[in-house]
Amino acid sequence: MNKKQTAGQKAAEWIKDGMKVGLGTGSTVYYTILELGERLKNERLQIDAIPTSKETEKLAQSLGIPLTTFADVTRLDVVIDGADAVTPTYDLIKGGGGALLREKLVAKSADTFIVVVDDSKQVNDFKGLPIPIEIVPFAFQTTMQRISTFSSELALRMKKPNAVGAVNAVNEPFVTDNGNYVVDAKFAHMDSIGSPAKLHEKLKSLTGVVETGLFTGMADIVVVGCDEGAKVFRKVNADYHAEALNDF
Ligand SMILES: O=C(CO)[C@H](O)[C@H](O)COP(=O)(O)O
Repeated sequence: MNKKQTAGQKAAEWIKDGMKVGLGTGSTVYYTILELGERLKNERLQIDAIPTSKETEKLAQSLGIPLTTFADVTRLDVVIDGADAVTPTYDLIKGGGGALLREKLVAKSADTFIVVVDDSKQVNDFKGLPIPIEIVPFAFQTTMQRISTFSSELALRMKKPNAVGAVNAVNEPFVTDNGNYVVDAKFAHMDSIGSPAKLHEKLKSLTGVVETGLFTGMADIVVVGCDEGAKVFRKVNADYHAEALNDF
């Protein structure tokens, strides 16, 4: 079993009968969703799920996972999602797959937000790492200019050459499920900005910025897949405590 699978499958244990569940996007939570599909086949488990992307919606549908929307649900019992980077204080960078806005909307509606990563995602800090920022396409050049006043490096995310609907990928911006663009921006001078939370606030205050991939103080549980198995870290008040393996 690879480390992503270890973490993804472990987190699926959290889902209990009758729960409203948010399903994240990416190659780690993929294993949570597969496991959930298996459990639905083998157990008397009734759940309703909200996907964070069209990709996850398709996967959930293919596995027979019942879906719902925020028209019918206001809170979610649990949301499980991946991350691109996790600090020792459990701040996250998300949005590698471009689903950051829906992922944040869904995670903010969670009673328990569980993050699943392999141990390669553990970092000391976000210095120099690209932060995905969702921006509106209109006048995106001016929004990028505003971000560039304090970013050390930034790039408009382009479609991957083999992406669905990519005609001339090199010249086509990646478009999110919400019809927006994504900028990946590095901030070499994080120290002068203060903290990821401050950076998020600074970015959010710029006209044209819709959301950032900085998820600070949001994770309730972090499941890390490593060689020894799944390590679970749980937030208790403001601190995170490691739990014994399998004590989940
Ligand atoms: O934020 C995300 C998508 O927008 C993903 O959760 C993040 O990129 C991690 O993906 P993976 O589990 O494939 O490494």
